[in-house]
Amino acid sequence: MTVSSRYQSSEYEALATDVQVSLRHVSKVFPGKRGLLNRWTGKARSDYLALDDISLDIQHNKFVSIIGPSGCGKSTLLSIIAGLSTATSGSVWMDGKPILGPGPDRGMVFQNYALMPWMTVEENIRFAVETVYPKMSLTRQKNIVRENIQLVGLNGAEKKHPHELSGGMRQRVGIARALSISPQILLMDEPFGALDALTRGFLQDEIERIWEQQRQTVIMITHSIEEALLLSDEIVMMTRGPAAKIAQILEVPFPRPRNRETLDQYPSYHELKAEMERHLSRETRAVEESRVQAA
Ligand SMILES: Nc1ncnc2c1ncn2[C@@H]1O[C@H](COP(=O)(O)OP(=O)(O)OP(=O)(O)O)[C@@H](O)[C@H]1O
Repeated sequence: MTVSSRYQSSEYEALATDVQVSLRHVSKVFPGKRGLLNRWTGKARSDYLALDDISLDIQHNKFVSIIGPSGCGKSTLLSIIAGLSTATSGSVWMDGKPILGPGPDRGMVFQNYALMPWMTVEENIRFAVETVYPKMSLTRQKNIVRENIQLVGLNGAEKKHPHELSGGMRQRVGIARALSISPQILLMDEPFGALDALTRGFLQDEIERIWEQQRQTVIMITHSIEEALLLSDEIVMMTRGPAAKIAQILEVPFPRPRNRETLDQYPSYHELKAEMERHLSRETRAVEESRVQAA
């Protein structure tokens, strides 16, 4: 297969079938610091246009990765979809309804796990279930917690606290917690970024296995080309900031279930990898050059 730049922004409307999440002309400006005090302390800054006119459609049951140079606005984009941040202009939709804030239809997995340190594994997960489904019977809540602990392979660790767990196990709790509220979409912000290479590989395989079982929509930010190619159906490549845009969306055609050992036997694997490497190194080089010029 040839590497496709499937959608350029103006074509989205025409191709939007079975769309679950839809961004239309989304821009995000972080207001600068003005005022006398900021000028005095040398902290004055002008407004920063992080995202510029982003339109994107994400279809049901797709695994979509977002990749781009450091600081381009990936987390900002994800937090707008999560409803944790608002777009300065444009609109964000889920199943035809505008996203106006966070909701249980979207489960979030953070790089730093964001677990309650004083709660055990099962308490952390149950807390999420109780909060989202306060009227659910205790038995049902416990069953959901048990099922999700089983799903992520944490049996035996139920009574442990986060400080007693490895990074990989903590992230399993983060994933189980996000899945326990039965979200329609899983949003993951560099979920494996803090893990060593081996643990990262194990957890990628786990995510692939879980995704095969559940096939729900996932939007994941990653810095890893290999990770994106292993897990994704589509890879959204962003340009550098300020005013970051979507440069290109790559389709990843490999059959599932996927196996990291055999993935590079597909000729298109190397084409896609090279395309992503070229994009990232071009954008990163431009960021570095502009830093040097500004210094
Ligand atoms: N609350 C904020 N106020 C001002 N600027 C912000 C704020 N949050 C993010 N930014 C800026 O917006 C830009 C995009 O940030 P963001 O964290 O979304 O990028 P990213 O692509 O996720 O970065 P990384 O790859 O390093 O995780 C950065 O220049 C960042 O400094």
